[in-house]
Amino acid sequence: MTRRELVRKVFDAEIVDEETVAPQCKEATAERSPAARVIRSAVRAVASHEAVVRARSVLAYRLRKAPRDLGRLVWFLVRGVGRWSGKAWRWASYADLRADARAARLSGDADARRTAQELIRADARARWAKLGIFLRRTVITAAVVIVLLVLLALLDLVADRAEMPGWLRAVYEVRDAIAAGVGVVRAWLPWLAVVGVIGAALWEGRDRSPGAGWLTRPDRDDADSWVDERMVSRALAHLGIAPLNAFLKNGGELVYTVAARKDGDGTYAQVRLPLGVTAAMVTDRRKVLAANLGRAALETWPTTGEEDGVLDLWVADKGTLSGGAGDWPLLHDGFVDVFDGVPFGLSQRGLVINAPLFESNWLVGGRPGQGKTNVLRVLMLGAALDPTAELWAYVMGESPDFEPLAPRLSRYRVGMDDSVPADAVRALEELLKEMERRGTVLGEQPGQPPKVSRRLADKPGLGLHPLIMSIDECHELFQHPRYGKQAADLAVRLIKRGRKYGIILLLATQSPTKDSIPKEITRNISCGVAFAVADHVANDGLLGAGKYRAGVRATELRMKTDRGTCVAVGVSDNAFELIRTFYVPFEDGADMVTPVVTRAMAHRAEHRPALSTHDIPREIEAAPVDHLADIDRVIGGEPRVRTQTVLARLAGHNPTEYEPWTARDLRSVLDEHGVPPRKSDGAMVVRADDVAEAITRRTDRDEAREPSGNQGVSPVPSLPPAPSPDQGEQSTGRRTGAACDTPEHPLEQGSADTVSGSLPDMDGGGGHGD
Ligand SMILES: Nc1ncnc2c1ncn2[C@@H]1O[C@H](COP(=O)(O)OP(=O)(O)OP(=O)(O)O)[C@@H](O)[C@H]1O
Repeated sequence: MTRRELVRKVFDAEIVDEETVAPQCKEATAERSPAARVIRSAVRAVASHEAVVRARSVLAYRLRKAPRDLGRLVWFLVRGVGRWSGKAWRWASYADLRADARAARLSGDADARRTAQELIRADARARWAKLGIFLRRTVITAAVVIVLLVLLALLDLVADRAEMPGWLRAVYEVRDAIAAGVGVVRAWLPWLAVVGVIGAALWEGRDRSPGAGWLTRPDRDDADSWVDERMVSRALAHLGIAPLNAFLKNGGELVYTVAARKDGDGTYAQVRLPLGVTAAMVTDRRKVLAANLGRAALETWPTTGEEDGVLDLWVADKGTLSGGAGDWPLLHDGFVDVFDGVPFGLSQRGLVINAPLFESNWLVGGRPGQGKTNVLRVLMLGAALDPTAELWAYVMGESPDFEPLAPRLSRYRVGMDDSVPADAVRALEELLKEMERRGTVLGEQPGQPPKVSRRLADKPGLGLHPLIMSIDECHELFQHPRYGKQAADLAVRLIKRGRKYGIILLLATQSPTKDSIPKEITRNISCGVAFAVADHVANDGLLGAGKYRAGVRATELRMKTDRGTCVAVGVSDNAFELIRTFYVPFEDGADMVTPVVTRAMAHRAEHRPALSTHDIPREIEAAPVDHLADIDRVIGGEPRVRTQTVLARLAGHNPTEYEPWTARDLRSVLDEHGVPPRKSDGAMVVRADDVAEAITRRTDRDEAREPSGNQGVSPVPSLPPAPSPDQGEQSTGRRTGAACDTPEHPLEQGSADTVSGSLPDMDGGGGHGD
């Protein structure tokens, strides 16, 4: 063992006695006397007053700029005198008219030339005539004034002022005051004249580009990084846009329909562009504009305004966009009304964006790992805090992202096998039927309201509560060889018509191309969210056609660096928002989602008494498995398929339901529907025609049973209560155990004892809780 040597610390100090300390203490006490304290706090209060702070920073700013301002003033003076000289010369030499005459001569237009020469002569005559009139009026006015003054002087000599009438005395007083004023001013007159001339020359020579620098109010520390109209004009003048350059070169001034003003964490201005220039020309040169303004491209957002000739420009304060959005406002407390929206991020202006959910469908996209799933989860998590919302989640891949939400999800499927898209399609079908039912219910309400409202959503037994279905990695569904087309058709119909009925689709994808997401979806979606995307195709696929051209570009977002930041349209009244999304972690052992879900569940349970007075709207039950339809689906149009193959395909399609099936089970279902046993090449087969006929027979039979005039779909309570495939045990395509184990979860029920007309039981004691 090594021996360590102890080294003692040495302190450098001095020994003090009472005599040394006493005077210091006294000073300190004097300083801390009440009067001193009052004065000091008053000074501090004044110094911290907003107006004083602003005045101080303005003063500091002006002092910093003083040398440059002085140089500018001298230049204005010289330029003013130059402009006067030019004007005087043009006036004296009829330069404008002569130029017209010269142009007419060059173009061989004799008439125009004669007219211009006559105008010069007429103008010359008019000038002399005007001069004569002016001189005559001056002489007459001077003569009248002199006569009046002489008369007043004479009268003053002969009469006593005290005996004069009041009005005459007032006239004398005015005369004396004017005389005294002239006496005083006469001494200053030369100086005043000089100052006046200099002021006028400065004014004449001023910079005519809008937004004079000294009118800006530098009340921020980063005064040098400000953007004002002058900077914007200068930046625009150096974009290399020929018509704009010509306009500015000829002395044109840009019109600022909205002067540069602070807007959130940046500056906003709106410019009406001159003839021949469109906002798209500017947005195409965004990078140069950003460089001209001393900003990163991501911080510079030129977009087309209400018209093509109007440029909306928002420029971020330097570096403000690099900070995150901070904590989700509902992380620790608070609840949501889906009709008011869910907070999901901070806009470029630093405002919380409340994502509209009601009457909206969402398409979220971007490159991998940029924050799409997080957005979907935050939206679902927010909706979970509305006790009336019913939530369904489908994840087309193996991912635990929605796992903590499971207790609050009424339907939850996750996985990569075919059963997940199959269930998603079934869910979409059911939503479509539900949409029709809701349409019928709305039509029966007094006044036939056009859409679901909060009041209607809360109304007893109507079943018009918000119903939100999210599909993560939805391209996997829409590109699925078997279910893709059907899923796309159903989703399009829902997106087009479901909004009014409180049915909301949230879609997220890595791959927003025209092959992966049906065009009709991208066209009809109301809220588009784009994280970093590779090109303008993906950009416009998510945000809408023409957005890239208009300058709304998620292509500017950088992978990784701008993770969590997205460009969104339709989420506010603005043309677009650059949003730093809130992040609710669920990774690497950190789980802040579960506490929110627990709170949501407790809130739902807590509100049961209050809600029960309104009769909580019933959630949709999962439809029963339709064996015949499933057999038809797995046959997939082939003329005949071997029985063993049908069984294997059924097991792949819905393992929960069909994995235990044997050939006998299949035979009994086929027998039940009158499908005869067939043999082909020595093997038992199922013929597509036989199954199709059986389905037709069944449909005819069902229709014959229904009373005539039956409109639409049966209301929810009469839906068959048998369990759906996603209600049982899970194999490959799984619904998490959490969802199944939760007593409140409706999926756990779903047996025939789920009585139609009974209320959802929030305690999980039976009925339709969630
Ligand atoms: N708003 C955010 N703020 C900070 N970090 C975030 C934010 N959103 C996402 N992230 C980070 O990015 C990672 C990926 O997020 P997420 O899984 O939501 O991305 P994704 O786009 O859905 O990815 P994939 O395409 O692979 O599914 C998260 O694990 C998290 O670390």
